Amino acid sequence: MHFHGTIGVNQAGNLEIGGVDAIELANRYGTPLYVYDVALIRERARGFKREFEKHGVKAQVAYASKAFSTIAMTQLAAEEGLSLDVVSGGELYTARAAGFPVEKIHFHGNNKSREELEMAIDVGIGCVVVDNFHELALLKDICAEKQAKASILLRVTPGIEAHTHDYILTGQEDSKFGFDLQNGQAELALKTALDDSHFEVLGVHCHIGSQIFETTGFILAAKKIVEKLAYWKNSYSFKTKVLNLGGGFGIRYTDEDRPLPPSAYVSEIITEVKSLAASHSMEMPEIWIEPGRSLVGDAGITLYKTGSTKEVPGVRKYLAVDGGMSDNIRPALYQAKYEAVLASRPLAEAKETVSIAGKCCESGDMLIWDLPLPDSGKQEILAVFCTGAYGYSMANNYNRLPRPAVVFAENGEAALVVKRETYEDLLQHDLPYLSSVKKETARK
Ligand SMILES: Cc1ncc(COP(=O)(O)O)c(C=O)c1O
Ligand SMILES: N[C@@H](CCCC[NH3+])C(=O)O
Repeated sequence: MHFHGTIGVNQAGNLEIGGVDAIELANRYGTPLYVYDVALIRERARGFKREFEKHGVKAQVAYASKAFSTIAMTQLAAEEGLSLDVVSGGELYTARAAGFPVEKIHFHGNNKSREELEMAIDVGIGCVVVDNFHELALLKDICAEKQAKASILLRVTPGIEAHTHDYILTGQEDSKFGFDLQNGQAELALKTALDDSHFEVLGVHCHIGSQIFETTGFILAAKKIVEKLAYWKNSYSFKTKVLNLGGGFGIRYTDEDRPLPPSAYVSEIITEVKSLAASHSMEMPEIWIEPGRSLVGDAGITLYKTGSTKEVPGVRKYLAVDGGMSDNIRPALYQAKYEAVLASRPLAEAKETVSIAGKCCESGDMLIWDLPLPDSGKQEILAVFCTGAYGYSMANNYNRLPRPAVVFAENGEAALVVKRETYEDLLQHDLPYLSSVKKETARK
């Protein structure tokens, strides 16, 4: 068990986060409830930025907003001087609604629509990370029509197999993302873009995967890319301004996870790129990174209320909570593991082992298998740790469960930043099919 950031136990013996009692939060805002430790998000953001400053390297730390995209989070990212990675019109719209400086937004995605690209160009986006030839042609078309020029990065796949879950690998050759670096696609994309006055090619991007604990993959990717950049410098006089090495820095969900401190990833990357650039007589490019999970993952917890139990004699005890795969699909999707405590006695000795079940109509809707807990009473508040990344952002309305509320906690104050959905909200986009007369008939 590990308490991240400001998480601790208060004088009443209850779990607290951001200086606020977790049970009080559950009572005030209901459950399931996402709570973020704002100080920890700030600490992570500053840690990344400091590392670049320490090494005297020009950089952009872009928060990968897919991890948790809301107005409040985007505002926090802006306040901390981060840039922003968005992957859809929806995330871009959210960033705009939050007043995020548009020149610091980078637009990602393997299938951006014409409308999304038009929106990006219309608002004057900082850069578009072009993923494939189809997009290159589409963007050219849009720029020609609007007499605009787009700053772009080319996303390349360096052919790196990072050690992580298959579904969150992205830098390998057989991937839906990016231009292949080895087979000539990346070079052709570069030539095409350089030959076109509608583009300013800022540099290249790669992202090798997510929840990665070693630096080997990043270093290998940097090596392959810089070698190619050196070749492109000689062949096409292309001087890269930017080398974006994506996100993917792992965090500690359970004792099994052994991440490096976030700044250590950055420090090793910088050292490697500096030495590669020097050995290829290249100017040191700006280094951009795109952390998502490592900025917000361990800063988030989810509070649930416990409900029914079921004993399977000799096998296990199920303890169900009032949420599940609808608010956190990661265990079902990636067999992701989490730790949890009872908020009323987080340090109490474990007396039993229970498996935490969600309330959705799926056997696979399990949040935690074999969790040691003290004897739990009725309607306890269970706090699941490290749910800050890809939890709320992947939440859904399966079984018509309304999505939870989200609270930011900092310096003893709590602020509601996303309202809990209501049943009414669920019906907001439903339209009747049968007229009332037909409905009457249907009922008979
Ligand atoms: C292109 C890109 N950048 C950044 C990220 C953020 O990754 P992470 O949350 O692991 O830092 C992702 C997600 O894996 C991604 O696909
Ligand atoms: N959504 C994933 C990671 C994929 C990140 C996006 N490229 C997770 O929950 O771990």
